[in-house]
Amino acid sequence: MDHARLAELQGPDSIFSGLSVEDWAEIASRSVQISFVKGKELLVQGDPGDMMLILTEGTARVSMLTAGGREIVLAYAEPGAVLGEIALLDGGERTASVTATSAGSALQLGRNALKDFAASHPEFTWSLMQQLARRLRTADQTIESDRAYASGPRLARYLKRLIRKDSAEKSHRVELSQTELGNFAGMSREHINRQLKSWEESGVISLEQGRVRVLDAEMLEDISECEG
Ligand SMILES: Nc1ncnc2c1ncn2[C@@H]1O[C@@H]2COP(=O)(O)O[C@H]2[C@H]1O
Repeated sequence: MDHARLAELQGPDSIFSGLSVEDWAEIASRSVQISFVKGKELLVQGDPGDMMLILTEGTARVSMLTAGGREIVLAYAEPGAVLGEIALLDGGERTASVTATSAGSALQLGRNALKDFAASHPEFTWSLMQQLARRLRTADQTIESDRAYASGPRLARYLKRLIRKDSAEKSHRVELSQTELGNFAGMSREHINRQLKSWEESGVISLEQGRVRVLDAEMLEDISECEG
């Protein structure tokens, strides 16, 4: 793996941030590299799972199907994401499906390989536990949003979670279409559209092709805090 890609995988929230080039070489030597096309189901909800994936290139969607067949999006994964650690660690079924939203590649690491690597790299084990804690924290926040907040503040909270900073400009962006946002926030596209249009009129956001640009992050924060 080249240095630019390594740097990308080792961003601030990455569980790989403390690893050296040699550590990476060790992970690579213990894993199988896979390539995938857009739309490929990388992990399937309900399947048994004894391996996890480290996304090295491309993006993916983590989602669950309800009993009625509706897709609920839980998260979007970017390079550096670890996927499939839950079934690998607890021996249960995959909790969600992971579908590629672009072509890409991943390292596939089996249970024994992970155990061996974790045993000799305690700082990595610590980072993996931190990632699980972060996911639990986000899941708790989602439960709170869904139970205690009306749809407007709830959408504001989801938007805040999805925001990416645009360093060139002062604004922030969310790279999702209104349909994707609806799947993420559990709201219909029409409902999302009405809400976003009203925020656009008051200058909180602007709507662009396939993305939302947040113009007034403070106002979005205020909206997200309105319980009720
Ligand atoms: N709420 C979530 N946020 C981010 N990733 C998740 C979430 N729920 C499940 N996943 C990932 O999706 C994977 C599906 O397979 P696993 O259950 O083995 O491991 C799961 C996690 O890696």
